[in-house]
Amino acid sequence: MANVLRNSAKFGFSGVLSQLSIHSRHGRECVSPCFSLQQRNNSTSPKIKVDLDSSTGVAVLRMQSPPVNSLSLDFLTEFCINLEKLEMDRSCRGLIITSTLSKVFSAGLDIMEMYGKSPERCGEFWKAVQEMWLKLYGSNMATIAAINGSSPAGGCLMSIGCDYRIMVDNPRYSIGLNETQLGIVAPFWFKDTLVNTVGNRAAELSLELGLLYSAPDALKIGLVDQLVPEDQVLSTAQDTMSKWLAIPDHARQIDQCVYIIYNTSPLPLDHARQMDQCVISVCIYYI
Ligand SMILES: CCCCCCCCCCC/C=C/C(=O)SCCNC(=O)CCNC(=O)[C@H](O)C(C)(C)COP(=O)(O)OP(=O)(O)OC[C@H]1O[C@@H](n2cnc3c(N)ncnc32)[C@H](O)[C@@H]1OP(=O)(O)O
Repeated sequence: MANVLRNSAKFGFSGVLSQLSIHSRHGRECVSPCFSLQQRNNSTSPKIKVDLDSSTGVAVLRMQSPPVNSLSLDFLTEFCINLEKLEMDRSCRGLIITSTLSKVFSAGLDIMEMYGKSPERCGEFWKAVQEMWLKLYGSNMATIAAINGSSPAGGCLMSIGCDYRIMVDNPRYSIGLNETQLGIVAPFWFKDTLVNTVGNRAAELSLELGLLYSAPDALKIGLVDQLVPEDQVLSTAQDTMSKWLAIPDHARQIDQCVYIIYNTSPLPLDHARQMDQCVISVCIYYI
């Protein structure tokens, strides 16, 4: 996938380059004058709510799909559309992702999407999962996950697809790529993203044993960057975001791009898709 990521390298770099030459996100002076006053651009859709504060350039994306914000095809489609809109909005430089549900950030991929569906539907679903990750991990915005509940499997992928993770300091909330415990296997690009977050050995143990970490343990291995009390998760994310946005966007973006290119498996896109297919087929065989 990292020629998924070489591709993302392509869109990343060209994105960065076009930003440098056409419309740097950094500096209020580059923002259209009609956005110079504090302005909220709100959009509400059934599963996701986005509030963009154009005066700070920070959007808060709230996942609001009860009971557990599972990543169904509909959810992922909405998520990607919202991300794309924000990505194209020059007044938006930072994105905070959080949940409106108590106790759950996201339960990961919707299990019902993986059961008894046609091959076409499965293909569409899987493409949407890949798309979500590509859009998030390759985003030009600074991204922070404000993890205010449990975040297993695909929920963890979404979190580690962000630049920074702040989790509520509650030992009952857990996070991790627990796929093997379910008898399925995390695709290699989940692995790459985890390795880039916690390092090789921790990722190896974590993936093979399908470990779910309590919030304090997740901090210990670097799976999250900071723990805060429940009522401070969003304000801390906002404060942290202002530090990220103090860095010129082009410098942060190029740095991130170089990091991703040198730290992900060098496979062509087709090969990556085939590998996903192979993993999925083997999982289906054993389920
Ligand atoms: C395309 C073909 C696929 C082929 C197969 C191979 C695929 C390989 C891919 C590998 C990558 C997979 C990534 C994933 O993300 S798999 C999903 C893994 N998710 C989990 O293991 C989370 C399971 N859920 C929980 O642990 C808990 O629900 C949670 C801690 C999140 C919340 O606990 P809480 O006690 O608050 O809530 P409940 O457990 O009572 O759940 C409430 C209701 O929500 C339903 N639920 C839970 N999780 C999911 C889910 N992932 N998808 C859909 N629905 C979910 C649960 O059943 C309850 O429903 P009911 O109230 O109706 O009983």
